[in-house]
Amino acid sequence: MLMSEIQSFEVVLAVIIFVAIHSLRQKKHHGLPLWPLVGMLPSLFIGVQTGIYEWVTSLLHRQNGTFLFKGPSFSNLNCVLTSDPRNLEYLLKTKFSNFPKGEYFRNTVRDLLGDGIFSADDETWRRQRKTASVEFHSSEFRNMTAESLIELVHCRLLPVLEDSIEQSTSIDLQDVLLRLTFDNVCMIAFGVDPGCLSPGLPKIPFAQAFEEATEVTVLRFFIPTFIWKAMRYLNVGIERKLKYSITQVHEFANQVITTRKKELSLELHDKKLKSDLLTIFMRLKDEEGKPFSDTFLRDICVNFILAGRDTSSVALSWFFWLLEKHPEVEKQILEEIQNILCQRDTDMEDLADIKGPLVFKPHEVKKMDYLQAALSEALRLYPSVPLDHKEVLEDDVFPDGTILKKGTKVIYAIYAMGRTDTIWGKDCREYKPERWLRDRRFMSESAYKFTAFNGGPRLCLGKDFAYYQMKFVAASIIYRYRVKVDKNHVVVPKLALTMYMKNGLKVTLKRKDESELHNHISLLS
Ligand code: HEM
Repeated sequence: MLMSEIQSFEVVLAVIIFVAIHSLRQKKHHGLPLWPLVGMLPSLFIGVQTGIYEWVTSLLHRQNGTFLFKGPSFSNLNCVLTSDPRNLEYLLKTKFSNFPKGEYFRNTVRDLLGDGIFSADDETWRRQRKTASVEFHSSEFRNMTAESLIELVHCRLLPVLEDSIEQSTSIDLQDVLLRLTFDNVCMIAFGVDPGCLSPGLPKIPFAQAFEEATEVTVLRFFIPTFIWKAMRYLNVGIERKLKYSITQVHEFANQVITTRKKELSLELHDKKLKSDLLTIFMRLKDEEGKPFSDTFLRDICVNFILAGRDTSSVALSWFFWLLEKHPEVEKQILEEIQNILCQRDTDMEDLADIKGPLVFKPHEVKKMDYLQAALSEALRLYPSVPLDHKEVLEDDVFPDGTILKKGTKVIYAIYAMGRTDTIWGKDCREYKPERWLRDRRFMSESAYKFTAFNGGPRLCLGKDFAYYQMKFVAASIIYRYRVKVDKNHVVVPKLALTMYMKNGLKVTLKRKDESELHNHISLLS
């Protein structure tokens, strides 16, 4: 009896050792050990523990830029990962129609995003893109965004920062910036200011519900579909929470839509024209000549808020963190600002500005090439969307020879691309704004090399606005304050679809010596 137990134990042990050796040897062929049932999941767990973005980067470097990840068959994790610019161009532009967002993505996010631009494909996407694109390039939009930014920065951001100085307290700059861009994008989408960035940094139910709804929606991607669908059906666990927060988001949006309809009917007499997205879409008709449904209008606004809510603030947070480590870059930015200010005309308008608070004008913000380079360099190393995805519609082959089966998920690793020496050179991990400048003018890069704003027909619609917003905010802060990251504050990325700093960015601000700045200006003039 004992003998047979020992023999069975030996057989089991031998099988385990054989399977382990076999799985580990798969690393040679597949890049990672491939275990029965769970595939490469154990390696992914280790990757998540040690820092997922760096793990993906080193994996892609070892595999020459493209990698086939095999998860357990019951999971949603099987995918092709790539950071090869040739594949990116093929995926985002050349064969754009064969790489949609796809049904899997849409089904997962539908409860929150409906048929909005962020999740839609084909005609539904094209129609929204076309209309929104006209709006984003109109002068009314530019004026509206410039005015909303002046209001947000000068009446809300700077007082909050001043408050922290008065009270000698440190402040979570990421939180403050997230509040600013949330208010700003709500003004653009809805024409409504939720007031997240106000003294005391209040909790705003709509903003909280929005954040909760997006966080739980993202969790669905990590849970087998049949499980979250069952939870949704039974209204339990995170799905219950999600349902509640989505209801709050939708109620807020519906209320805004109802109010705006009333306002618009009055406006017909007033002849006052609003230029937020909701109003623009309300004035338009669908292909049958009917006004858009309230649900469609709601989806449009919710999607724009999602797209433009925290990408710029997260980019700014990484930028300020990098800036503290590179005082020479801050010095160059200040010099650029001061040079631009020296060119101010001494007409009445500018003279008034000299007496009042200094507000940068749109044409001045446009001239800030070095600042744009410094922001782009931060986005190259810390892209706000570190990984993005597509689905393969029909069997295809990437330019690097990778075979793609219909239905395969493709993940493009934007973070890894910024740290690849074959794309950016041996110094790819260094923060060097100068790589974006030719003759001191900002030069943009190919979207398939610098993919922080996506590329091809789905290039970020808010790119120009985002640069304007980031430059205006950054210049307004840098001109006035020294931003010092608190000692012992740990800065690491959070595992999420957007690259937040996990612990925020705790900083202490110090006012810059005004006389020193003015002396510099008079020396330059
Ligand atoms: C630094 C700031 C920003 C970055 C890095 C960024 C990046 C991106 C990326 C990577 C995408 C593609 C997402 C995908 O398809 O999966 C995207 C799409 C989009 N972005 Fe931005 N974005 C920024 C700011 C903004 C802002 C401020 C707005 C609006 C006010 C905006 C509006 C949009 C829209 C509407 C889309 C969807 C375009 C489409 O699918 O046709 N973005 N953005």
